[in-house]
Amino acid sequence: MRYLTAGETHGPQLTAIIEGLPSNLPLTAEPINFQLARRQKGYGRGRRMQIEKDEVRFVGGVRHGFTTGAPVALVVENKDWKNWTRIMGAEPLEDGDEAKRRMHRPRPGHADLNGGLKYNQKDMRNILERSSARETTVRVACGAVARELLAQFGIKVAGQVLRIGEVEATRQELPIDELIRITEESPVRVTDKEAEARMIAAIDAAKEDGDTLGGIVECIVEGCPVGLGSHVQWDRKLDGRIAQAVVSIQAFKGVEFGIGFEAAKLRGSKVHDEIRYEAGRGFYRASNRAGGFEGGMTTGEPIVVRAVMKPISTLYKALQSVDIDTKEPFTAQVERSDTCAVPAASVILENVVAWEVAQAFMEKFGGDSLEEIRANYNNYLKQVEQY
Ligand SMILES: Cc1cc2nc3c(=O)[nH]c(=O)nc-3n(C[C@H](O)[C@H](O)[C@H](O)COP(=O)(O)O)c2cc1C
Ligand SMILES: C=C(O[C@@H]1CC(C(=O)O)=C[C@@H](OP(=O)(O)O)[C@H]1O)C(=O)O
Repeated sequence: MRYLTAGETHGPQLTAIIEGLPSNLPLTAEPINFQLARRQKGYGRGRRMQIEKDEVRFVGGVRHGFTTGAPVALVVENKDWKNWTRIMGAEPLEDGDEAKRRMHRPRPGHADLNGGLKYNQKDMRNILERSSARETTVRVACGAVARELLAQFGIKVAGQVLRIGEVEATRQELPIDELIRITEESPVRVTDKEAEARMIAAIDAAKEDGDTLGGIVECIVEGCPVGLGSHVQWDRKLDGRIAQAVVSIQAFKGVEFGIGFEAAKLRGSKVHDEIRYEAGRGFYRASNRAGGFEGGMTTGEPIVVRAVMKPISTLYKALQSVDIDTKEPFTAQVERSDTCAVPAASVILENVVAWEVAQAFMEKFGGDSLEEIRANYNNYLKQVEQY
């Protein structure tokens, strides 16, 4: 199973094509729109999120609420497009447009300068348009489709924010449904009310100063069978694939599983999860410090992935940069921007991880219809039970 995305942040729409979904999967716009709305909600976003109301439209592969086995094509329209038709080249420019059109002062921390040099573009808007995290709308939509497949097999995904700037939230071990319910009610997606207030204050203070904030987000996947991914080849290790996908999210700079970087400080006896067996339950772990993986394969314990997002690079109190025309120092060109996108990014993380898990699920149980996959899955569970 794979997908590709296309589209610019100020273009007419974002597009994705998903290849390899089975037939007979119930699929409507509703659960996809639910994930798109969650991505738009987090505290700290700029004016753009007030303009957009993201909704998916299936344009291939779905009939009467079920997949057919054909590629699923989906689009999400940009409501902001109508304000950019001349600048994006769909209509002739008018007086005064030219100055707004060309982007020639690269922002430190964004893709502008590297992309401009690499693609030989003197208008770095051609880079900005595609590097923008607007692209995550359709990545979330693809992840949301993957979640529908996972849900058929009782696999659930949740996410939370653990840090924004200096403010750390207390991490509670909660049943996954409760974690989903509590974080959904929080504008910064935390379970810790006291930290919530301080996070909101920190975002407001950064905004006041023309500055931005990053943070740490976590995703939990519960209900995976043992053995998704494989130890036999580097590119089949599912933790490795998740790491690649996570660091590919705009502004994500690091990833860890389970206790992650903490493991460096501890002795092996405090790191590894002891193996137990109980009749009826089968093999299980006494703890889950590994975050659900050993040997690139799921252990059957929850997958726990944490990731760091750097602060947004477009600062209203701009950093110094160099104008590509004059080669003179300049304070970087200010584009409209978010102050903090960490809560929104926790939703992106969930859906990106869900995609990778679903892809590994399809590789293991792959079939052309949902019924075929279910038969393969049940057969495997029986084999594991009898091991
Ligand atoms: C949800 C989300 C919203 C973002 N919003 C902005 C923004 O408003 N302004 C900005 O400069 N960067 C924003 N970014 C980050 C940039 O897209 C990112 O830093 C840029 O593409 C360069 O990629 P890199 O940081 O991964 O190296 C956002 C990222 C995410 C995930
Ligand atoms: C549009 C989204 O995020 C955008 C990501 C982004 C960036 O540089 O990554 C810059 C901003 O774009 P604009 O300049 O149009 O306001 C964000 O709003 C979105 O998340 O849907």
